[in-house]
Amino acid sequence: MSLRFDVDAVVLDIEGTTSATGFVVDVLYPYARERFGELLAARGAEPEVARAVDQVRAEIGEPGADAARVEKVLGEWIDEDRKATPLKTLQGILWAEGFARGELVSHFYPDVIEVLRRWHADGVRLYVYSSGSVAAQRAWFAHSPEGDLLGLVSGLYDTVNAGPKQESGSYRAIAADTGDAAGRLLFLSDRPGELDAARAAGWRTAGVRRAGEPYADAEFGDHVQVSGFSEITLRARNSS
Ligand SMILES: CSCCC(=O)C(=O)COP(=O)(O)O
Ligand SMILES: [Mg+2]
Repeated sequence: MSLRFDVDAVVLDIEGTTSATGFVVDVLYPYARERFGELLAARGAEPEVARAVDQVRAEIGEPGADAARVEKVLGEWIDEDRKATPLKTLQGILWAEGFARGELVSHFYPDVIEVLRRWHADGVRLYVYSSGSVAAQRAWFAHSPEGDLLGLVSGLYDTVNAGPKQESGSYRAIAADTGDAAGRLLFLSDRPGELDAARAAGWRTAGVRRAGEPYADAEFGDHVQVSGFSEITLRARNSS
């Protein structure tokens, strides 16, 4: 299957789309889980940590939850792969530090980096929209197996600066920020619910169904579908 889109920018989901869910679950999640206790105990007064802990307490309806209880809840959310904003904030703090120390290197499917470089060279702007925090996304692209890819990326969006991924308002907010007309933006994701929300905001969409990913057998309705990025050709307005 080969698909061509006339768009000015592409917005990328990470987990299941550019990168393997298995890597996130098997490498990143344990890395954070093992460090939550120390983060909460030693750095609980840091504003970003304190705010996230308060958000966990609010979400579970336990304003007095102590650090041990919060750590337990974070572990349960990891087990569910729940995309809760405070979990993602706290994971992002730990991962960014792990990437900076050289303890983590991100994962991209073999087709992805080459295609991202081609789209960028062809004048298509690249953005990221992930449940992973902006701090985590920045570290992820800065510490890839092929080095720092941040130069390819024009902007990063998460559930804090854009909103929930299954709500169309988030995609409207991103379009307002990039300055693109909705119909000139393409969203690539592994989750049909996210594609539905992007389409409701007027975006172009393509479902990425990679073998072995949790949503590979999901119902994608009439979203066009690919099994990898090499099946997609993008043409920006200013392409030669
Ligand atoms: C570098 S982000 C790490 C992955 C992650 O925590 C996540 O939640 C990704 O979800 P996505 O929205 O990209 O499917
Ligand atoms: Mg995803």
